[in-house]
Amino acid sequence: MIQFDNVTKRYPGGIDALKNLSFKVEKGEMVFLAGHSGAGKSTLLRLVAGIDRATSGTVLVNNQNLGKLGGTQLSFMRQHIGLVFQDHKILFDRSVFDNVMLPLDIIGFEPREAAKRVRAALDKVGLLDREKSNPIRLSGGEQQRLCIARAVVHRPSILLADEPTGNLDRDYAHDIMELFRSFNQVGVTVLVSAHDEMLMHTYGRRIIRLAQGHLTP
Ligand SMILES: Nc1ncnc2c1ncn2[C@@H]1O[C@H](COP(=O)(O)OP(=O)(O)OP(=O)(O)O)[C@@H](O)[C@H]1O
Repeated sequence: MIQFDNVTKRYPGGIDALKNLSFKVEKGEMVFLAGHSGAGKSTLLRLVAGIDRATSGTVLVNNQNLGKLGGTQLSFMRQHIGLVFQDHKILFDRSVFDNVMLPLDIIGFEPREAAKRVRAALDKVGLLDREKSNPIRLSGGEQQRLCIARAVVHRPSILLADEPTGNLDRDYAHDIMELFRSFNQVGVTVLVSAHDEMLMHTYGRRIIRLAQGHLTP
């Protein structure tokens, strides 16, 4: 489902954020990505999402070699991926409902079916009663839930989350992880990065550890 073979990512300026990295995440797995700040977690997730390209090596997602895909094929591939990234990009001039509707608008979804899906996603994350609110009125944790609803509304087969619990207290972080677990339980492949190893251990899932762009035990 996700496979890296000898992947290196070099940023302009000569920093190798990932160095000859190889690993595999099976379809339907939930895996954590751990490592200190600067270890390469965000870079890895950006490569899986097709936002950046590897400098060398092969990135396979859903059996497709991302290095060989053109722009249109890459956009199509992205429709199977849900992203919860650090730079929220919530639109504060639109309601909670409209924010979650956005990905379906872009795909050109039939409006009535789209509205049903938006409400189902909001219900799942516990924000259905806030659909008309402006996101500015949501707490940090609620905004994170909004981002998760927006990431899953198009029912992706892969869900990528970059430190979704970073600014949340332990209890709230658990609630968010439980949400990811519930998506995984219905078959979604989930890759989540986090700093807090104690939190990750609670879930008994595989942990991929990165240090300076390498895998570490
Ligand atoms: N756009 C960029 N241009 C140049 N260097 C970058 C860029 N993005 C990241 N880097 C560098 O690549 C390395 C890995 O960064 P990355 O953001 O992937 O780490 P991270 O593990 O996600 O860190 P954090 O937990 O702080 O988000 C760091 O040394 C970082 O400074």
